[in-house]
Amino acid sequence: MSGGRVVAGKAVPRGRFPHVKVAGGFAFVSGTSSRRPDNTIAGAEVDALGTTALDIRVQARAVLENVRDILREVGADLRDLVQVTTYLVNMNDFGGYNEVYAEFFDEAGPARTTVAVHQLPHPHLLIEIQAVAVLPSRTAPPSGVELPSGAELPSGGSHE
Ligand SMILES: O=C(O)C/C=C/C(=O)C(=O)O
Repeated sequence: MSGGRVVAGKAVPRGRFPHVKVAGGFAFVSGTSSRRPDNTIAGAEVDALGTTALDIRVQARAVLENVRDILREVGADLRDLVQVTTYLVNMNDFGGYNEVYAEFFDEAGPARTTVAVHQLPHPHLLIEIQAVAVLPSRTAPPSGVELPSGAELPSGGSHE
């Protein structure tokens, strides 16, 4: 597994870049939002009058689930994350975001940085996350078993 991957079934990147890039034993996940494959945004509801309701908790949960799905495509999972950078458009959302984050991680989780930015690439987005994971090491074959040349072992570890 190497190089960049655009993951089927996830919101198509709105530029010439992959969802995830594998290099040097790491998976680098591009900035990910709560955008769905149909380009609607989880945690953004617009009513008939055009009134917009944005929900940081719904968005944060959907972003982390999207990051998880992208990692699974390269044989990793949220538990393999070592670094997370979160971009919020409003630090008043820090509490709601932090609450949802704690559903996924504790102090044994990835190093994290959270910053506020002026804008994200859609006016309804409140949060975007970019992350780095270490790819799980491949399991060694049982002693005495030789693999045919070029054969690859599956990634080790079970996945949620
Ligand atoms: O794809 C999205 O919905 C949000 C993220 C976009 C980027 O980080 C980008 O276009 O570079």
